[in-house]
Amino acid sequence: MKATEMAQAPIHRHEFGDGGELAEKLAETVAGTLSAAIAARGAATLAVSGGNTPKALFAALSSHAIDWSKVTVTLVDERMVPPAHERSNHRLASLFLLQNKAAEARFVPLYRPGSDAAEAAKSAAGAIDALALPFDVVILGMGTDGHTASFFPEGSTLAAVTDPACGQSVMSIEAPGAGEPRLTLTLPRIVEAGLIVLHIEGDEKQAVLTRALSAGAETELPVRAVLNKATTPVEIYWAP
Ligand SMILES: O=C(O)[C@H](O)[C@@H](O)[C@H](O)[C@H](O)COP(=O)(O)O
Repeated sequence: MKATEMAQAPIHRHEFGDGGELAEKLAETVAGTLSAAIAARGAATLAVSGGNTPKALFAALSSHAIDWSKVTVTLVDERMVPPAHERSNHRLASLFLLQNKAAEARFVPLYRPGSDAAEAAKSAAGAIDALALPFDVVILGMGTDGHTASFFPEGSTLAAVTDPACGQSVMSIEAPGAGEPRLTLTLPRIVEAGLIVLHIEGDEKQAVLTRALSAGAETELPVRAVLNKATTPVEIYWAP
C-alpha cells in the first residue's frame, strides 16, 4: 500500500470552547491514565512536547494529586540548547509541568552538554531505552507546517525518524524550520504509546490537520506519519 494510501489509525476528536477548558479536561485524562499505569505496574511514563500550546495543560496537570514519585517524565523532542536557554523544552517542562505535586516526578532530559547532536541522540536513546516502554502517554503538538515532534518537512533525517521500523529511539534532525539542531523521539516510540494525544489550538492548525487527514505525502505534512501508522487511536484535542 502506498504511503499516501496508508490506512489511518482511528482518530478521536475532542473539541472545547477554549484552551482553559481543554487544559482541565486533558489534564484529567492524562492524570487518570498515569494513575491507572501506576496501579497496574507501580510506575508510569509520560513524554511531552514543547512549544507554547501545552503551557496551560502542564500547569493543570502539575496540580493533580497522583503519585508523581512513580512517574517518569521525558520530552518528545528537544532543541540542542542547554536547560537554562529560553528555547529549551527541558526549561519549559521544569517551569510549567514539574511544579506543585508534579515536582516529585523523575525527569529524563534529552539534551547532552558537550556532545554534537548525533552523539547526544545516541546517549539520549540509551536513556529512553532504559525506561519501561512503551510510553503510557505521549503528548504531541503540531506546527502550521505540519511537523510534530521534530518531524519537520525537509528534515535531514525525516525518512529515518518517521520509519516505523526505526531502530533508534532518539535521533538528531536538522531542518529549515527547526532553528537549532533537534533531538526527537522516533516514530516507533510515539505510535506504540498507550495514549497518543495530538494537542492543537486555533483555526490555522485545525485547517492543517484537515489537510493532513486527507491523502498526501508524509514528507509534505509529517504529522501524517503518526496519523497513518499509530496502532492505538490518536486522541485529537482542539480549542479555538
Ligand atoms: O519543540 C517543539 O517545538 C515542539 O515539540 C514542537 O513539535 C511543537 O509541538 C510544535 O512546534 C507546536 O508548537 P506551538 O505549541 O508553540 O505552536
